[in-house]
Amino acid sequence: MKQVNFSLIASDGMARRGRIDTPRGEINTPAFMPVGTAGTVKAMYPEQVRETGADILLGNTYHLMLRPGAERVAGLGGLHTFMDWQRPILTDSGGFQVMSLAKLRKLTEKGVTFKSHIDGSSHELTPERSIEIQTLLDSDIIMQLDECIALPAERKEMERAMELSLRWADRSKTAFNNQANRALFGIVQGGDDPELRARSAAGLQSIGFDGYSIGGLAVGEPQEVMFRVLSDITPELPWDRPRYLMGVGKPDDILGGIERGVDMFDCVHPTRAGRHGHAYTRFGVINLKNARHKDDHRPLDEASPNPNCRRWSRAYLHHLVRTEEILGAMVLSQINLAYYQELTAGARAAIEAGRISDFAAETRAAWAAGDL
Ligand SMILES: Nc1cc(N)c2c(=O)[nH][nH]c(=O)c2c1
Repeated sequence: MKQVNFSLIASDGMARRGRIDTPRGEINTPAFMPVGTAGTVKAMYPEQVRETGADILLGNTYHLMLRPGAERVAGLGGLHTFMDWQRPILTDSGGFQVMSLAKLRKLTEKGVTFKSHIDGSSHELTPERSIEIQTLLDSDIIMQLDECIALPAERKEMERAMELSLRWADRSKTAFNNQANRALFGIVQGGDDPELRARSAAGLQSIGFDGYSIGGLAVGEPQEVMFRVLSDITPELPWDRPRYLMGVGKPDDILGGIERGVDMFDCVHPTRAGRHGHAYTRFGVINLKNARHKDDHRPLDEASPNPNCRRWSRAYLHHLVRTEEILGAMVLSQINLAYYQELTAGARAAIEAGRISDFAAETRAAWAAGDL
């Protein structure tokens, strides 16, 4: 009996409010997943991540397979025990980061061989090995191995990568062996070509997956291209399965994705931006490196539900950023993740109330009018 199940609670146009029940707890959707790259969401205790409202976090297979190694994590009780995060974890397949981080990559029908960017050691990732690694990590939602290409690209290249990804999807499903306690998602590819995307979606559904990721986006294309691809592809995906937009994004990307039928998101942006002095608020993003803040006694947002937005002056946050104090990275990572959770929680409530269009308009108006 499958122990990971998606329930649709409400919809408003293409926007959906759902819940994924897993053996390690529920995931309320639309959901934003903080990225815990190598078994940690940078600068955050796991309990702080949970307190922001996150139901699930992401682990990167590429980083964890290189260091400390999948078999070592399994021997230490799996990733949840290793990092002391007892709620759901989603892992990627590792393929995307092989192509973006590893050295001397060689891609064949079998899979991809590469040299570690850490110590130059040789490794191979195949659909079968990726499923094995993610199972060793004891991940709750795992991904097929796929090939993601950057945009813009020639149509024949997009078609080649999409068709390879479909063959790898089939091998991933076989290797997954219908494990009941975790979910396997297929990944839709096809670049910005509607016909290729439709063929990918249909091919994945003929294989059958617990959820459908939308890959090949957030790879350099303009936002309007991403939104067009989403508008084209979500109607082609099963209504009763989660849709996960990989690697996205900034708040306006996420709001646009929700309006176009996406249920799950992940991105390093909120934590990375926090470490670089950018704070996300209800009024948009504020660059606290800017000298204009050095005498500003106002808090970041005195009406925020997040105490960290009310506790310190902008001058103090500016000081932490300019002096590169560790507390700056900690506080701004928490502020940004909390804002992303505030945004998705607000979207969930708006969809349930049948007012996602009003919510989106109000949110964008606040971003535009922000006194930063
Ligand atoms: N932006 C993206 C981020 C990602 N982690 C992935 C991925 O893991 N697989 N495939 C993808 O297409 C992809 C795109």
